[in-house]
Amino acid sequence: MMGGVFFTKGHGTANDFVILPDPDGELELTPPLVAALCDRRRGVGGDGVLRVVRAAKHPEGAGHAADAEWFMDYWNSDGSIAEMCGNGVRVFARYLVENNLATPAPSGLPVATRAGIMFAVVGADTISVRMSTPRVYAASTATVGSLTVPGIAVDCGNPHLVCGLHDGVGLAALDLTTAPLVDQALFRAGVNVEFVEPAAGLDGLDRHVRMRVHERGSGETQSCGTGALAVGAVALRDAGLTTGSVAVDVLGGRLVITCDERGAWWLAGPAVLVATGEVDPSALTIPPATTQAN
Ligand SMILES: N[C@@H](CCC[C@H](N)C(=O)O)C(=O)O
Repeated sequence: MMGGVFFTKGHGTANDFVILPDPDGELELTPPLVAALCDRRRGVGGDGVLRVVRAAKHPEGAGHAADAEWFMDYWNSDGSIAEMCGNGVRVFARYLVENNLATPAPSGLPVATRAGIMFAVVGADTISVRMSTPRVYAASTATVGSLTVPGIAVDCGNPHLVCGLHDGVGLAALDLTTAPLVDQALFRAGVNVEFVEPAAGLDGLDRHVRMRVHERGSGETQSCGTGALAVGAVALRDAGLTTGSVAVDVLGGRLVITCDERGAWWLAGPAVLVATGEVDPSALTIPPATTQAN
């Protein structure tokens, strides 16, 4: 195969990614190529792409190069770019450590993103990421079919709308095959929408909820780390707590959000690499370009 692209496939609670090693930023990544790689029938398949590039070698990472060697260049499966991906950082850190590109430090491995530097503490199974502080900022709604659910907008570096279900409507009843309708004026750059229902209490945790998510640029996914952070922030706030831990059950497993005594926010859960390979770009079905390349 001429000019193959090497990849690793990984996931965090079934939020899955095509990881592209590109330390020197030489890969010509375009929205159509990303969409083709993420195609689940004609490509490798994934909710998004994580390009592993040295911060110094990426225009949006260079400003962080003194503090973080690596930049997570995250793309959604439709070829759009997002500021941040919480599960992505966990899988990215797993990739760096397993490929001897970084050494896990007790204080956390710095990973530069478009939303700033996150710190990943790498364990055998669980990877915990110190996230940016979620900002709860506005009331809004999301409409799914004939159901309109009140929600709270939360900025986690990327935009979220957390909607709590009430009145006997459960998560299972929601059809998320199309995007929920939201206030376009409030969410000019689009939004990730989380629907939440309470779950039975768990020992050692302050709150326990279940969530489904419709992600901007990827559709319904099995999990969303920044979405879980937004949900955890709203759950603690609604409980009148300024610190604590929230278990967030997603379709693909369990994430735990913690706000510690120092006011630091953490996202914890498993991160797994499952395959490596080489893809022939000429064999991919490249869709017509709809967005500009980065
Ligand atoms: N699944 C991710 C979020 C990915 C980005 C999101 N779709 C966006 O466009 O903001 C996560 O784990 O946080």
